[in-house]
Amino acid sequence: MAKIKTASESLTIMTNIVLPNETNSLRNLFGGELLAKMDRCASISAARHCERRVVTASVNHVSFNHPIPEGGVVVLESKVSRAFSTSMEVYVDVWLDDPINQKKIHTNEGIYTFVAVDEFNRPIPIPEMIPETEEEKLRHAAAFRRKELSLILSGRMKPLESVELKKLFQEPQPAKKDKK
Ligand SMILES: CCCCCCCCCCCCCCCC(=O)SCCNC(=O)CCNC(=O)[C@H](O)C(C)(C)COP(=O)(O)OP(=O)(O)OC[C@H]1O[C@@H](n2cnc3c(N)ncnc32)[C@H](O)[C@@H]1OP(=O)(O)O
Repeated sequence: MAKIKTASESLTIMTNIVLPNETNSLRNLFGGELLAKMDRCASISAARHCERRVVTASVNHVSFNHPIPEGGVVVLESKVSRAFSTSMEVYVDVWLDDPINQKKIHTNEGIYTFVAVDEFNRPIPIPEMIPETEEEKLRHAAAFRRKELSLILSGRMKPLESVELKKLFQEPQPAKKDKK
């Protein structure tokens, strides 16, 4: 297995049309249906990265910025944004594609954590991930903070044990004066 992979090697794109049985009473795509689609897309990215079985460990963030109407063409794009030891963060971007007017609206994004597991569901090491584009580098840089926040929210880490996250809340230290 390659020890280092790029983000683009995990790129997964899923295109669907929204059917009536997936909509809410406003005839827009039901949020839970979208979450399931995002989880499927992200899990394939995670499995592509580590070439192993993966499980969803947490859904760290999901935003619903724009409704997706019945009959709409929904495009999901996911990539691993950072690989840790056995876990990895996967970013999912969702677009409403209007092929007739050639418009694409960014409707949602979601950030998931997956863990690679062996046949006994024990976490196993995964390859490193190298970001290449500017967006991949930004997402990679912020992923450690998000991991810490997710671990704190799930009760797996005490806030004072965090490294990167704690820095955000620390008062800037006054500049030291030169001694005469
Ligand atoms: C071959 C290629 C083909 C490609 C094409 C095929 C595609 C084929 C795709 C099929 C894809 C199926 C995808 C199913 C997706 C579900 O639906 S899975 C179902 C829902 N999820 C579950 O049931 C998981 C249940 N939970 C568990 O099994 C265990 O809690 C876990 C997640 C394995 C963790 O186990 P644990 O013993 O607590 O492990 P622990 O060592 O404490 O933590 C392991 C890592 O997870 C991290 N972690 C744990 N919890 C969290 C959290 N809440 N937040 C952040 N990180 C966390 C830890 O920090 C640690 O990270 P590292 O520092 O090692 O990187």
